[in-house]
Amino acid sequence: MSQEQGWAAPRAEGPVSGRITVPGSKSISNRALILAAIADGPSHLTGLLAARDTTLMRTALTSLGVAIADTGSTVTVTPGSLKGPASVDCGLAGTVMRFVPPVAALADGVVEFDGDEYARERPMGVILDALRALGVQIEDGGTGRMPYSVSGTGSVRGGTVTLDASGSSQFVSALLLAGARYDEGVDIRHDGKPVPSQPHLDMSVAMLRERGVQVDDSEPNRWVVAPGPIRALDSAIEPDLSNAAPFLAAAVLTGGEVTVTGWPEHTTQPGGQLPEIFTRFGAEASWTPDGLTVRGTGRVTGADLDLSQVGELSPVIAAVAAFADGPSYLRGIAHLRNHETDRLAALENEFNALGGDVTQTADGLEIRPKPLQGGLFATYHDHRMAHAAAVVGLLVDGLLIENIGTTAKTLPAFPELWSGLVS
Ligand SMILES: O=C(O)C1=C[C@@H](OP(=O)(O)O)[C@@H](O)[C@H](O)C1
Ligand SMILES: C=C(OP(=O)(O)O)C(=O)O
Repeated sequence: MSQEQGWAAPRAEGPVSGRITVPGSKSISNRALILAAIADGPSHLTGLLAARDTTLMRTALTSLGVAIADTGSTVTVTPGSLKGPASVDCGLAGTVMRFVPPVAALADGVVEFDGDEYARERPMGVILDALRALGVQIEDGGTGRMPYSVSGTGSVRGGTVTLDASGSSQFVSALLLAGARYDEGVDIRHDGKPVPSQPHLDMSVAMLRERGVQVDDSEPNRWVVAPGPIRALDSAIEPDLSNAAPFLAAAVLTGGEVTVTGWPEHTTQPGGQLPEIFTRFGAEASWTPDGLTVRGTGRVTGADLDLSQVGELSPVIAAVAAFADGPSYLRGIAHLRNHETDRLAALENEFNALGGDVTQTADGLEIRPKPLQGGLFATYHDHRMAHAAAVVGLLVDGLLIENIGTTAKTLPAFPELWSGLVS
């Protein structure tokens, strides 16, 4: 098959071993940009991710009146008075479509939001209704989806709001990040099934506290942000540990040894749980001053895992599970149906098209390993589907990845980094 039909995933000829440096975390980068944009002075950010999601965030904030400048590897964000009219392209970035509207509400003027075709499928109603309850005027044609517009008056009343964030932690993070700048702050109460992705909530709270914002999250399902300034802060962005997952998975599956440099000692990133997760599949993990090393032991065991807190790791974990010596059960991830694509359906389809045996359950996946054959692995504009496909390609002849370019969402260098490690 030709390149247009797919990117030929490199096959591992033996144990995959090496050292890899992954760029900055998408989630920390986009939070740092938002917080710097509404801070009380300029912030200097180093290690900021340069990828589609962060470019979209930078463009969105710039269009609202924030100055963002690159000097070498430092990005300086200088807040300005936020103004519409503006139009924001969210692409397929959850962090842009959910985190920017609460900031746009602080602008004076109308801000319109749209994005990729599939972005219109991603739920927005919860955050739009929450903003309405806090005093913001929003038009969405009654759809609870994109496109929508936020008509700001230069300030937001804020106060108490009850929402159901079981579909995405981003609904809570969005209000947390801007809430200090609302007149009454914000008191967010969750009412519904459990909120997923606690590490991402912890990340939002920690980054606010680092900037002097008072956040009380001592009561379950409630977050209270006191009104006040957000202090400007110079900070270094951690490497993206979720994007490290496929590289570490290569060691797990091939009996190799991969080191990810600069692995933070403490982190709120969900990827911080990868050492424990890969250990559950039979691998070994160790920390050195250089970073985290994962070593495959030659044996990959099936695992029963609740991934509700670390949902974004699921596609790569599913790919590892597909080569285990027994079935795996990935639970607690119904909300992945609202990610870049319906990830449960996408993983079921693509593994089964290669001869696999994967079944969706109400809240996850059952994966019964079977020999897989080559073919075209569709990626549904989902960077993590492409990562999963690359992991499969290590052990399957003739695996072609459709639209490898979709990895540019968070890691544009993925094809080169992957080829460099595997070949
Ligand atoms: O706040 C964030 O940066 C994110 C939160 C999570 O969203 P969900 O809670 O919707 O899974 C995660 O999956 C996404 O990749 C990034
Ligand atoms: C769910 C993800 O992204 P987003 O920030 O677009 O929600 C992800 O990166 O796995």
